[in-house]
Amino acid sequence: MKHVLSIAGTDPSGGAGAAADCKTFCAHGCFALNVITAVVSQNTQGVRGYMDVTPDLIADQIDAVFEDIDVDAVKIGMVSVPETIRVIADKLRQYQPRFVVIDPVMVATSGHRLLVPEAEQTLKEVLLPLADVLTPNIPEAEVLTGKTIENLSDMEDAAKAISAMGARAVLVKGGHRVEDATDILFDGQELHYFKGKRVDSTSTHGTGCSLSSAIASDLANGMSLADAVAEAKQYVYEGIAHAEPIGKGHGPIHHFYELYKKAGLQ
Ligand SMILES: Nc1ncnc2c1ncn2[C@@H]1O[C@H](COP(=O)(O)OP(=O)(O)O)[C@@H](O)[C@H]1O
Ligand SMILES: Cc1ncc(COP(=O)(O)O)c(N)n1
Repeated sequence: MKHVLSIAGTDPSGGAGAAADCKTFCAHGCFALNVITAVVSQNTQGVRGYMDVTPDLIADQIDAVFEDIDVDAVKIGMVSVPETIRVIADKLRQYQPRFVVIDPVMVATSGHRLLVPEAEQTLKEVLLPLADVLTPNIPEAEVLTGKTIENLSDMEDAAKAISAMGARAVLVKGGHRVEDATDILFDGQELHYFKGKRVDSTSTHGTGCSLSSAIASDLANGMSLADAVAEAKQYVYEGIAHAEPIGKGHGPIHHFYELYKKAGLQ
């Protein structure tokens, strides 16, 4: 069994952040490890506040994992402040995990900032070049490139521009489009299109966290990048389509749909 590590913030309502990451790793047959960067009070209705874990304690959590367990892939989510970003980058350089998937979380679906504006430049300069795959949504790709994204051609340009900043591959996600939910991958050489029907649903809390965690799991399990993205997208699609209505706002996706189906529970 492969061991996949999430470095992310929390969600006590179980839909996003570390909870989504660990459920996704388990649903992909991987052992879930997690380091917490920030404790967040949030639910399906929004983020109320958060406290950053100190850089020393983040470093110590990462050491505790890597000194004890072989890590096959790492997924990074909420990193909130420059100090958090720097300590994670130092530890990635020290331990050199085989696959690093970075979801550059900036603003939650509810509109709350999870990355302070002063950290945007640090994320770009310090963390982005360590990504094997970076998975910005459209607003995040706009911040990274400084350009507005209105159509598929703008998404293609953004994927190439962000790749030129140092990420080995870039997946610009189309969940925020008004039409279909097409995602575009630039692997440094070629563009790949992942066409997806948009599900008309409010169960989209944690879709980005789950997608990047599914990619990390699939890479750890030996899939090629393009196959990993295709599987991860299908996983999120099924998760939205089969979600139970939990909470009063944007509910979580269903993580174990395939397992439930096999067990005859759904
Ligand atoms: N309503 C939807 N129907 C189908 N796929 C969706 C929907 N919303 C998001 N997705 C997919 O979920 C993944 C996460 O995308 P997105 O919502 O853009 O990211 P984030 O959660 O970071 O804002 C992408 O693969 C996207 O295409
Ligand atoms: C700790 C944490 N990390 C990430 C997200 C973004 O998730 P989403 O954009 O899908 O709401 C979140 N709400 N909380």
